Amino acid sequence: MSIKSLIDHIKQKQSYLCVGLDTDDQKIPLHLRSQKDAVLAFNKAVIDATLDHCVSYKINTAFYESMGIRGWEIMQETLEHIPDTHFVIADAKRGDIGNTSAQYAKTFFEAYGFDAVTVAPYMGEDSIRPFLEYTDKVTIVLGLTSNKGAEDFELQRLQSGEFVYERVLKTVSGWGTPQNLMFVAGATQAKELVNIRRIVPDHFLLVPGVGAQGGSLQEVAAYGSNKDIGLLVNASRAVIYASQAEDFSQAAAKAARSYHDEMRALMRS
Ligand SMILES: O=C(O)c1cc(=O)[nH]c(=O)n1[C@@H]1O[C@H](COP(=O)(O)O)[C@@H](O)[C@H]1O
Repeated sequence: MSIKSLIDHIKQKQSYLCVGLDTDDQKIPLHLRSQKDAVLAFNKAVIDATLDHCVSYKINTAFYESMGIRGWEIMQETLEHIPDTHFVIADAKRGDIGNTSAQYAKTFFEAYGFDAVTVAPYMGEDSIRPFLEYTDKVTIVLGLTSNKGAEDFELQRLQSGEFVYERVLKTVSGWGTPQNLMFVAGATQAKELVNIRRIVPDHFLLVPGVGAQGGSLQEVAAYGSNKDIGLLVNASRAVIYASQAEDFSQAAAKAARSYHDEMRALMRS
C-alpha cells in the first residue's frame, strides 16, 4: 500500500491507530488455549473486532518466531486475514551487511508481502539500502525508541553536540523519501517530538509506547503531527489484552474505539 493510500485512509476514518499483534500464547484467554492454533484464532477475533477503528496492524515477529515453524505460518495466516485496506507492518527490527539485508527485505516484502518492515540503523547505509530499493514498500528505521535503553546510545551526544538519534534521522532521511521511509519515535519521548519533527517534517512517524508504556496520545498529537497527520500510533497490550476473559474481542474493540474517539477529537481540534 502506498503512503498516499494510508493518508487517505487516515483522513477518511479519522484514526491513525495501529494495533500491535504482539500475541503471547501465555497471555491469551484460557478458554482458547486448549484449541489448536489458539494464537491464530485469537488474532482473527482481535482483527475482526478492531478493523473499524484502526488503519494499520503491526505484527511483532518475535512473538511468532518463538513458536517455531508453525509460528511463521500463523504469521502468514494472520496477514492473510487482514484486508488490504490496512497497512501491515512486520516489526522485525532487522539490518545486517547488505548481502544479508537484501534477504531480510525479500523475506518480509516478497515472501510475506508486508507493506513495511522495521529496521535498526546501527550498521549504517549498506544495511538499510536493500530495504529502500523496494520503492513501493516502506522501511521504518528506529529513530528515538520508547525504552529506557534509548539513553545508552540514542540519547548520547556526539562531538558535534547533536544526539546520536538526531544524526540517524538527518543522515537516513537523505537515503529515502517520505514515500518509502518512516521513523520510529517513542510516545514516551514526547518532549523530543518537536525536535524530531524539525529534522523530518514530512516523514511518517511510527509511535509505539502509548498504553502499557505510559506515553500520552495528546502529547504525541500535539508535538508529532504534520500537515498529513504523519503519525501511526501503535498500541499492542492495551488493546489485545484489554480483557483476558471470554469477552476479549469485545474488550479489544472497546479499547480500540476509545483510541479512535480520542484521535478523531484531536484531529478536529
Ligand atoms: O519498533 C517498534 O515497534 C517499537 C519501538 C520502540 O521504540 N518501542 C516499542 O515498544 N516498539 C514496539 O511496539 C510495541 C509496543 O507494545 P505495547 O507496549 O504493548 O503497546 C512492541 O511490539 C514493541 O516491540
